[in-house]
Parts: sequence; C-alpha cells; structure tokens
Amino acid sequence: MTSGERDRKATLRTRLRAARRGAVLPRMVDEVLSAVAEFGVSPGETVCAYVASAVEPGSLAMVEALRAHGLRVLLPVVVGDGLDWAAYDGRLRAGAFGLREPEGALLGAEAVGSAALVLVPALAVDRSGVRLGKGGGYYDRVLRLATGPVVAVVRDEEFVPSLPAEPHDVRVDAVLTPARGVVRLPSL
Ligand SMILES: Nc1nc2c(c(=O)[nH]1)N(C=O)[C@@H](CNc1ccc(C(=O)N[C@@H](CCC(=O)O)C(=O)O)cc1)CN2
Ligand SMILES: Nc1ncnc2c1ncn2[C@@H]1O[C@H](COP(=O)(O)OP(=O)(O)OP(=O)(O)O)[C@@H](O)[C@H]1O
Repeated sequence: MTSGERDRKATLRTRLRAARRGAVLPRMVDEVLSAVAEFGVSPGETVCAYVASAVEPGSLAMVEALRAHGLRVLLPVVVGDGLDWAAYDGRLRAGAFGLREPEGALLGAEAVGSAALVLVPALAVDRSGVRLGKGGGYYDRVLRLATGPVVAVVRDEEFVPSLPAEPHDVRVDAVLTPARGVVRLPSL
C-alpha cells in the first residue's frame, strides 16, 4: 500500500512542479505578517521560515519582513540527510540543492522547538493537513520536534481536497495562501 502512495506522490510532484513553471509566484510578504498576527506571535519571539527558490511561493522579502517585525528568524540548513537551523542575520550563502542558507552558527535540529510559528515550503497541502514536499523527507523528520503551529505556504491551486499520505507524514496545522490567508486544518 505504501509503495502505491509513493508512486502517486511522485506523479503529483511532477505535475505540481510543471504547473509552477511559468506561474506567477506570490512573494507572500503581507501574507506571512497576517499569519504572525493570526497566531499571536510577538516581536522578540522566534519563527522558522525558508528562503524560497525561484520556483516556490515566498521570497527573501518575506524573510526580511519577519525580521523587520522584530522576530528572530531561523532558516534551514541541510546537514547530511537532516535539517539544522541558523538565525538569519542578513547574510546568506549558497547551500545544498541550489538554495540559499544562513551563515550563522548551527543551532541543532531541535531549535525548531523554540519557534512560536514554523513556516514550511510545500508543493501542495490537503484539507486534512497532509503536506507534499519535494520528496527528501527533510521536513517530516524535523517537524516532530516543532512545538509551535506549522504552517505550509502554497499557491491557492496547491491547497487541494486530498493528497496521498504515508505513515511518517507529519500533518501541518494550517495552510497559508494568497487568496485565503491562514486556513487552520483540518478544514471541511
Ligand atoms: N526553499 C526551500 N528550502 C528548503 C527546502 C525546500 O523545499 N525549499 N527543503 C525541503 O525539504 C529542505 C531542503 N531539501 C530539499 C530537498 C529537495 C529539493 C529539490 O528536489 N530541489 C530541486 C532539485 C535541485 C537539484 O537538482 O539538486 C527541485 O525542486 O527540483 C530541494 C530542497 C530545506 N530547505
Ligand atoms: N520520520 C522519518 N524517519 C525516517 N525516514 C523518513 C521519515 N520521514 C520521511 N522519511 C523518508 O523520507 C522519504 C521522503 O518522504 P516524503 O515523501 O514524505 O517527503 P516530503 O515530505 O515530500 O519531503 P520534504 O519533507 O523534504 O519536503 C520517505 O520515503 C521516507 O523513507
């Protein structure tokens, strides 16, 4: 059964990646600030975010907006087959998978537990909170350590009724899209 789910995920990833090419990708600046307000996160608190690639919703401006709001922003750093975190201090360097990563000291995977809000990239999210990522399993492994709400950032078309799920998939608490803003999950 799991191999069937895995095949369906792979097919969906191909389709979702193709749809992103040539699409207008939202920068998500105002949207993340609305998520910060919605979850009652205050200046001085920590949030986890990500540096969007050229084919992901989000932007460096999104990360800067969080910092300008007075939040401590942790960004992911790929270390082996896991995710570590470093605080964003305005400096980025080239990292794994063509992504930009923060230059600061590594804080350990469990630093995700210090975040009052965890913003994660996704290719799609469904109404029950199942998140489809790029297939590396990086977030599935680290999100078990999160204590704050986990919010996946996608385009409106990528918030879908149903996705294949495997036992290790960690459900997200909400989805954030340009048109709908924060939608808490599960939702009907
Ligand atoms: N912006 C961003 N940062 C992130 C992730 C992400 O999805 N997006 N990650 C999520 O886990 C982690 C890194 N893991 C990743 C796993 C696979 C791919 C990937 O498949 N990327 C390209 C292929 C790049 C290549 O050829 O090497 C792709 O999307 O086709 C990217 C990141 C942590 N940081
Ligand atoms: N908690 C876990 N422990 C061990 N292996 C895991 C765990 N979670 C995921 N994996 C492995 O990672 C592989 C990819 O998982 P999955 O398809 O859910 O990735 P994804 O959520 O799309 O990717 P990402 O989290 O990087 O965005 C799985 O086939 C599984 O073997």
